[in-house]
Amino acid sequence: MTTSISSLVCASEAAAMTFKSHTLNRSRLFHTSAICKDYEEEKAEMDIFSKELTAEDTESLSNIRNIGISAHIDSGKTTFTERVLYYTGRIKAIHDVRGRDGVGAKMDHMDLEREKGITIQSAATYCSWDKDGHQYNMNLIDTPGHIDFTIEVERALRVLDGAVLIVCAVSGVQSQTVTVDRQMKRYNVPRVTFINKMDRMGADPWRAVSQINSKLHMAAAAIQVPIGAEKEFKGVVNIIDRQSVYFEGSQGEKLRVTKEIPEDLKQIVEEKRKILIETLADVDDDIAECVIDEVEPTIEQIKSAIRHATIARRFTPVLMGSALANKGIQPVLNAVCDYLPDPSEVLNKALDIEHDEAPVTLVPSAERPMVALAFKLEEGKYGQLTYLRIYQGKLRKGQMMTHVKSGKRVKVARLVRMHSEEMEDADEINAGEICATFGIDCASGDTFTDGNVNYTMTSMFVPDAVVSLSVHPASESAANFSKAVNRFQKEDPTFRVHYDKDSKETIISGMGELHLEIYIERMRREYNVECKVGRPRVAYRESIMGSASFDYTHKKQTGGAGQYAKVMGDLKASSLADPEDVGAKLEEDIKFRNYFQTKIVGGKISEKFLMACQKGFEDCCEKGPLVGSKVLGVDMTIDDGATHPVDSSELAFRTATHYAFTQAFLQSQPVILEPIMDVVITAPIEFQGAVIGLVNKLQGIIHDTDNHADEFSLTSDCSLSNLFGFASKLRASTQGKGEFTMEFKEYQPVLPNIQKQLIEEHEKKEKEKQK
Ligand SMILES: Nc1nc2c(ncn2[C@@H]2O[C@H](COP(=O)(O)OP(=O)(O)OP(=O)(O)O)[C@@H](O)[C@H]2O)c(=O)[nH]1
Repeated sequence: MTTSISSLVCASEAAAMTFKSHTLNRSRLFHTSAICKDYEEEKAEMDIFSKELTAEDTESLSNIRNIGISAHIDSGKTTFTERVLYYTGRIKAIHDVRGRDGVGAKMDHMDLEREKGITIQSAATYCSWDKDGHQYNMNLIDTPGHIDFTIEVERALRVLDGAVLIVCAVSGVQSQTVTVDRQMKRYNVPRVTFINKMDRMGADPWRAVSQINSKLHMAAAAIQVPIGAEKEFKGVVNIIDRQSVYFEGSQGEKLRVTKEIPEDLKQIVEEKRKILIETLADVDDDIAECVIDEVEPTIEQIKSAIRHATIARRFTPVLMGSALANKGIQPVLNAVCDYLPDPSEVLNKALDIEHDEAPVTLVPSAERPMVALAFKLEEGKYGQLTYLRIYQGKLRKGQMMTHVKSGKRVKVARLVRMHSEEMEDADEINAGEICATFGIDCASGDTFTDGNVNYTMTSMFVPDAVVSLSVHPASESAANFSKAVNRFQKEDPTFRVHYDKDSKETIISGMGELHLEIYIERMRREYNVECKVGRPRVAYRESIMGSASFDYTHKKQTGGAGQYAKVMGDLKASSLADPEDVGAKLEEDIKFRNYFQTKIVGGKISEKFLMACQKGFEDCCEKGPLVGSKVLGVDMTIDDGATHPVDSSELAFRTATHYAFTQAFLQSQPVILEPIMDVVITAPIEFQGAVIGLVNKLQGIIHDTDNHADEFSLTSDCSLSNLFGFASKLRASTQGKGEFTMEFKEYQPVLPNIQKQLIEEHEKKEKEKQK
């Protein structure tokens, strides 16, 4: 059940918006330019640095796989990981998520996770896999599927070299699958795909494969064919070498491999083999030549083509099985070794602070100066645990390293490899690996070096918060409350806390109601803080649809020095701006950015005062004139004005710009924008009418309905404000059997009557404050 915690109401990945709604900073610009790069360019750079790697480096790196496991909620990531740990010998027994034994899966170690049966924080674990006598070391990150915890997924993807994408055989590609796919593309993460739950009624792996092709726009082909279906699901036929694999023994640990293919599958294996080769021919020249020459490619050729195309992110091989039934996991581990890259096959960059933040390539050589990224913090039994990915050089126990942001030197007192909440001490960790250390004061996303270079890794992508709540901790727990929020903010940049001076309230904001609820619950459990919480509030935005010019003089003469500033120009919706004029990089982003330009001739306003004007503009963008929300998509140009030799000051220009902006804004068809969510609901087919009725009542717009054997899914757009309390409404309409996910889609203007109401409420509050 997806929404196991009271009301999962709103959420947002807000991926697109981060580029749009923030003013771009340098690191983000750098970051965006590093994404979705053509693999050929990367390859050329990697070929250069590979010459620097010693034979020892290459040997040790070729055995490392840093792998994430990503999927839509409840697709079975935790169940899958539990099997991986079992087969790699890290755990002695399999415990299921919400299992009857009351132990819970290994990776879901927070109490809250075990109770709710969902993964909240990702846990890193280290294991070894023996493939054909060759030992591979894997760092596995179990990433949460709930959209509310997207930052965890983003962080995990940032430090991983490859991923296993899990897709449910019954539900196929779901809304979150699309989200994680987008994230993988953003971070250039190659993936193998595993179609799970083949034991469930209505399992259809071919539909899932075709959806990966059509919905994710990623060339995909099965490399296995299932033997039996649903309860009769027994194993798979490997398409490449035409061998059958059965998973036997009480935990599927005994693999029986035979050349015999069940008679009824022979034809389908050949058909699917043809499809695999044709799909590869589109992405690999070798295979294309074989197809043209009408010769059958060899097993080695096929495997090599899959490896190259997967690493180049042009293809994903698809495997299938059932994690719960202990079938099909070992071949996925083999595929991870065969088809996903080792750290030397992935390009990673940093910015060189000494050289004007020029991008530099990190070489995963033990000989290079050490550079590491702290990608996750966790409060453990022994203090703060910091997860690090070492990008180059090596990190030794007892070594000093530099925290680049503060310049402080810190000692690595203890170095461990993590296995969920347990750990294994290590003396030395090499480039390409993931480890953890204790007692280091930093935030996630910070860079560490050995002091020989001054590099910083790219900033991690932090989505904008879409929902906020006021919290009132009981007075006796105020000290614990600040301890808790300090830690949560360090761990999770999408969780923000601020004190609203006007309302005298502490406001927490984040990616969804569930996200905030989890933190309220953690405060109670881990810090003994009881909080009274207010109603969730939507993060509205303000914008304009038209334009207006301004001519504003700010003049005050109250004895002593006066104040004088005159600004003239115009304000218009950014979508009306000329892309060249504002130097927009991406045309579609224009309407979401704020631009400030000056076109003053003859020095009528000095540079210093123009800077003050810009500050006035930025103040207004932070707190819009309508309801005090952030402003989006406004272009302000100051092209004339006047200065007084004595009375002009920076404050006067800042104030003048503020008033000029407000006046012009109100004359330019101002609108309040609200977040529109992409909502996907899945429920048993008998509740279809009730669910459609519910969505209509919330004024949602239904885009698509998809009927499967016994359940249906419905995709709709709905305003976030109408979605508060949706989880309980859905539960009531579907006898608790419906599930839903939602993610931020776009901002749209609210209806005029709502806008009027919001403005009136805001004015009322403002008046009360002044009393
Ligand atoms: N029938 C069947 N059920 C499965 C299979 N794998 C997992 N499940 C069940 O699906 C549910 C969700 O599994 P999890 O492993 O918690 O999924 P998850 O993707 O980690 O979930 P989140 O952490 O909440 O995103 C559990 O009830 C599992 O028992 C499978 O292969 N077949």
